[in-house]
Amino acid sequence: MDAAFLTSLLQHPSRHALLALDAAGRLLAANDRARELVTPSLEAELRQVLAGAMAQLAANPDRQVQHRHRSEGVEIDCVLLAARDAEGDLQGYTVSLLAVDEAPDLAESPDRARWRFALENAQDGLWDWSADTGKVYRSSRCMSMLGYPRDHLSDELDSWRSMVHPDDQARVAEALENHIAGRHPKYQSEYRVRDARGRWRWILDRGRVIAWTLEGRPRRVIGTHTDITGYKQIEAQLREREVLLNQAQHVARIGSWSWDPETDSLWWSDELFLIAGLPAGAPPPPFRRQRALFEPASYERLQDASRRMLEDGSPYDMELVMLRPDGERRTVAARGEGIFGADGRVTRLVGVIHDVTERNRAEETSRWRNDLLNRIAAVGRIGGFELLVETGELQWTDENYRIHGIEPGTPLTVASSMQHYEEESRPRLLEAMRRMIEDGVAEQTLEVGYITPDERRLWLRIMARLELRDGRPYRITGLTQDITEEHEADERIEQLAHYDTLTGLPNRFLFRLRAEDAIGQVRNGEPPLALLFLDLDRFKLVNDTLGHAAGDQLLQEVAGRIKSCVRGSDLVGRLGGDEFLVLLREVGRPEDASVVARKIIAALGLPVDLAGTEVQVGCSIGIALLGDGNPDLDALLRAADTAMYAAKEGGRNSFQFYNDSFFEKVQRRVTLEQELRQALPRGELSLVYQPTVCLRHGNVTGIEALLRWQGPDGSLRSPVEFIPIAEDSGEILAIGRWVLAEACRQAGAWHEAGLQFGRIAVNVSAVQLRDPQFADDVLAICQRYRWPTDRLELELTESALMRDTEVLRRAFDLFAANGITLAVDDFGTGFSNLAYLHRFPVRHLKIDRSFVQQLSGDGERMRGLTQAVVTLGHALGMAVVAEGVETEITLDLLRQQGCDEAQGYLFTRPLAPEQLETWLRVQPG
Ligand SMILES: Nc1nc2c(ncn2[C@@H]2O[C@@H]3COP(=O)(O)O[C@H]4[C@@H](O)[C@H](n5cnc6c(=O)[nH]c(N)nc65)O[C@@H]4COP(=O)(O)O[C@H]3[C@H]2O)c(=O)[nH]1
Repeated sequence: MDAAFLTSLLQHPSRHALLALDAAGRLLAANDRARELVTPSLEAELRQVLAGAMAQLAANPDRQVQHRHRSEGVEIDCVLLAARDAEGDLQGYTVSLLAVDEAPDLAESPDRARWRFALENAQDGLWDWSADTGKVYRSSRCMSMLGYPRDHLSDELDSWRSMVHPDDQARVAEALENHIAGRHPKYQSEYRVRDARGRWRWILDRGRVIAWTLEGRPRRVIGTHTDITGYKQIEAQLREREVLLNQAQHVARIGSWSWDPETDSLWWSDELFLIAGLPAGAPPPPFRRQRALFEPASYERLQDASRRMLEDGSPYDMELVMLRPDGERRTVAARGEGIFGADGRVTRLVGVIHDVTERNRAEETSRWRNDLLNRIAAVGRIGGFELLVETGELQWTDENYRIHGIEPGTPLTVASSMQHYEEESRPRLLEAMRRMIEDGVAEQTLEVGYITPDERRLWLRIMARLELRDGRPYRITGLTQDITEEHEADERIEQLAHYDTLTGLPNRFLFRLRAEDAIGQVRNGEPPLALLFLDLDRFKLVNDTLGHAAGDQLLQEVAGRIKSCVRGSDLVGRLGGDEFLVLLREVGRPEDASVVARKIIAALGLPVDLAGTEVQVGCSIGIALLGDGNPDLDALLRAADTAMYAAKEGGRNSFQFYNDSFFEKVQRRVTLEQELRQALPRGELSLVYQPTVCLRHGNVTGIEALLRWQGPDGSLRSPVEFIPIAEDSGEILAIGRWVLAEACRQAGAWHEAGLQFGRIAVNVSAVQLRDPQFADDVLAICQRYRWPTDRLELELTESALMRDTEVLRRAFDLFAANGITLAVDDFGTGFSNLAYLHRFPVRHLKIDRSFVQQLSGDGERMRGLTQAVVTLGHALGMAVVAEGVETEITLDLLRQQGCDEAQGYLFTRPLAPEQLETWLRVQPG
């Protein structure tokens, strides 16, 4: 301070003695009163006192050190203050001294009265503690704010402490101690005090030591009490709201911030610290240091947006990538906007940062999963749908649209979705829906036919499940699967299992099912049913000569023609090979069945063009009617089959109704066929022999071997009966070989025995002739029994010779070369074509027995016939043999007609070998 001012200040009239000391404690100046009061002895005493006080002030320049000094019966109050310059540096000390007896009059001055009034009426209470008295002064407000009377507490220090909340007492004491120890410049504490009504009220207690002793202890402390209960409640509410806001932000992963451009103060919510990966509680990083919080590109965008927002308050909303200090990346949605003041300027910027990392990841996963599901649905051709029962709202997945051939997204209703389902499927679909909605059936699966808008026919499997809400049908969810291929495969399997692959007709299995079904529906013979059993004639020939492909084509053609002859309600099936079945439903009369049979025969009689070759086949049809004798399908089948055989017997291209006698015949035939197979191995076959005699000389010209079969029951069976069976079954080949061998062996034996009999004749079936091996077999047999081939004659029927095949030609060439001759048996019964007589080595014509036996009597016509045969035979250079000559008359007639040889009972019946031997020996010459 300027010395002039100091001097001036010290000249003021004052009852205080005032001293100014420099920093070293040397006296700089003093007023008059000081010069009066401070005697040299007092000065010496005070120096010691002042030294301690100055040391204290040097360390705590803000303090006021007070001391009451007693000297020579006088009490003096000393007050010391530090003097500091503008920079706060210590310049020195000031000391004021006042003799106690000179203390001012305690009578209240107007100023003091005003202060007291202010104190008593202030909102805050005042307390003042003095170390000198050890008492506390409390203004009346200290008590009234708690609802106590003014004198509720004594002026002891501890009396107040007893009202403080026990939990707060230690904290209060600590705060006071910190101040007194000089650690805190002021004492301040918030604590609870019990009020007159027993409630806790919050008090803000603030104070300061205003005077210190020379020893550095507080001499006087003054403070105030402020009732902050209201603030505390608001603060608690605010804190609670802040906690709630923080929790909400945490749950939502939303942090918020606000910035005041005026003060450059930035605030972050706790969640924003969490999102940024920064420790909460620290001050948020200022804008200029936020670069590290974002990826560079994100930061640039945020900068731009923030700049614009600051300029004109325009808000932003963008997705950014934040970088946490540990390197973790977080995707955030950032939004910010400006708040405007009354003057239109931006007064505050606020914003939120929403951490959407998990949400984005979840969305990504969900997108991926959806995409995967869609792809799986597309691969599996599985569509999904949902129907809200209440509103009828229908939703389809894209794949469901695609399956139905409808553009995805096309608006739908139940009615519009129904229109493309097949007629038959629609009611089933509606019924399934009804069952779910009305009857509460939980699940339904059905397969339905569907025609796409572009006319493709699909099979769809629909699986639906009902969902209830509050016990009522709420929603039907389901899958649609395209099972067309599966269905078609099933149909194909069904087709293969039940239909003949070649003709497409039901096979025997399906025919049986349907026929049994039809038979099952017949009541009291109504409707009458007829079964036609149809067998093609000459089919084997076509197959053998033109090949299987042609045979297949023929069967397909036949199937078509049969179907064209019957009604749609009739049932046509293929039994296998060249056999077909027709079940006629509702045949009015048996004749109706014959009408159909005739129609079929006529249709199949028309030529078929098989790859350029015209072929004509016929058929034999057996008909059986459902009735007493044929109660079921099996009986009906057997009967129709039997009748078919009868038709074949009766001549091709005909039909027969089933009757019992024929059945017996067929039965016998079947039995014979089975027994015949065993005849050779069982040695049941034997040969008898019948000679042929020369009409001119009476000598034996040949012996014909005739087959005999004594069955297992001992009965003798006629070759007329069993030879055709052997031919049909193929057994004739083995039997024929045996006959030839046995005949040759026997002939050789007779020859050895010196018997004269010319040739040995053996009957040969047409079936044997077709065997390419036959000619070689004949030669081999002759060789084996050393029988000269030129003494062997083969008897053949006319029909066997009619064919002209390579096999036949080769055989006859071989026979001609080896001198084996042929006889035409039963000549005259055919007369169709005599050209064969030239081609083959025929030596004898045998006139059929039936003609010969009619010669006697008035058989004029027959005589002409036999004469013609004889003439023809001779013209061709052949000898003519008459069969079945039983009488001399006949013999004479034949002789007259020039017949060369004869055979018959007149000479002898066919004889066993030993009998014939005897017979031969008695013959002349
Ligand atoms: N009423 C009458 N009948 C007479 C008279 N003289 C002979 N017969 C019979 O007439 C048949 C003559 O044989 P076929 O015309 O070759 O007719 C034969 C022949 O076609 C066939 N057959 C017989 N044995 C064989 C054989 O080993 N192989 C083949 N493939 N067929 C044979 O069976 C047919 C019948 O043979 P069989 O029953 O033995 O009947 C024989 C014979 O017993 C007569 O004066 N009056």
